[in-house]
Amino acid sequence: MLRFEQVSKRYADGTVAVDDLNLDVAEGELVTLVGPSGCGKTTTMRMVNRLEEPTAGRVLFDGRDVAEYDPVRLRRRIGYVIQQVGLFPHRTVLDNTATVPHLLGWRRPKARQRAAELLDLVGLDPAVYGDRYPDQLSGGQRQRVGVARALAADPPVLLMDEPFGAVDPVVRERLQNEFLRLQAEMRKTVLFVTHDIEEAVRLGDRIAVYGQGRVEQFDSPAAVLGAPANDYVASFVGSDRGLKRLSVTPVEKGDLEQPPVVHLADPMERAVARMRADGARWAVVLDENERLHGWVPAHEARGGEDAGRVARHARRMEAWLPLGASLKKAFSMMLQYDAGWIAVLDEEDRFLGVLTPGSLHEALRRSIDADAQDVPRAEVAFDTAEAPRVAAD
Ligand SMILES: Nc1ncnc2c1ncn2[C@@H]1O[C@H](COP(=O)(O)OP(=O)(O)OP(=O)(O)O)[C@@H](O)[C@H]1O
Repeated sequence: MLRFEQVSKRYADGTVAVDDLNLDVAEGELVTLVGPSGCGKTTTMRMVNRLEEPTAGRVLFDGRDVAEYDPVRLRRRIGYVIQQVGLFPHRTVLDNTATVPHLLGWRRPKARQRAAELLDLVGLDPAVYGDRYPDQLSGGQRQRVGVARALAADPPVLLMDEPFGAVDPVVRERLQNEFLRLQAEMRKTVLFVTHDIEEAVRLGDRIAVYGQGRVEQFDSPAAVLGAPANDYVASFVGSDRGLKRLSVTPVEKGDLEQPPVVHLADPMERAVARMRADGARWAVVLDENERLHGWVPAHEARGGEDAGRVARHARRMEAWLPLGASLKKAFSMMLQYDAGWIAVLDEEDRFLGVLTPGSLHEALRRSIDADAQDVPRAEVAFDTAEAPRVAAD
């Protein structure tokens, strides 16, 4: 959808902001450009909507050189969100959002209706916020209006230049999550500039790590964190990249351990026998609908005729994760619930297995090896530790 071919930009004073850039962004892909201040990210972006012209090479939009487009028309097909949102102070939120539909000649009621839908989409109730003026909004709300406005004409491409840079970290994370949710529905082609590697990793399908005017690595977040292309990238992503990687590595079926599974209605005696046979100190307990109920420890009752049913001994375990959740989420849940394991469920809430600190660590290592060997994670052979036993309660 977007392609940079040997693009360079030298400003009049001789500054080379972008140096022989080659980059392609597929339709529906979100690419983050990340790098230190002054490395050429913004210049890269502004060459797409022709706020800057390259001094060499060309930028293609939908297969055509942007230089061939009328700049005004081009910009209507490319949404642009910047940090200093640039809302018109004397226009209401609704009118600000309707700016581009107006420019496109839509009738006023239609433009305002579209604006109201978009405000809703970005989490601002148009009935509450539509008639306010920008200075009556919080920073986070202004950023939302900026995103709504950029989406108003439903452009296929969005350029976002540090759109969440000016808000505090909590609001920022919320805006990021909302944007990810929106993007999952809209599948726009997005170029997203940030100087924050965490943000780049969370949002990007791929990340372009900029050095001075050049892209040092262009790859998936997991690959950038797991196998930095050179020392520059390694130092930019930081020594805690293993930890950062947790947030981009999903839980897969092959990561899960299979403790014994018993049901609430089972006789406890039989359940204890199962656990003994497996050498396990506890079992997962499911209810009559095969839904997760919790767990039962083996030491609780030695079994025997008078032990009754599992239901009498079972304990609730509320925490669970869907398959595909990040390892980071699994880890933080283990800490939050002070739990030695977390159940993982499929889309229909069926129990699939558990993740323990041991299997989580193993999954992380396997995903790093998988990238290094360029094979799926499930195919990575492990040479050191055996699969750890399910942790004790
Ligand atoms: N109009 C201009 N004239 C001359 N030099 C410029 C101009 N605009 C940008 N530059 C220089 O080009 C280089 C790249 O700037 P650019 O704004 O693209 O970087 P950036 O990575 O977006 O930085 P930041 O994260 O600080 O916004 C910088 O050295 C900057 O000073």
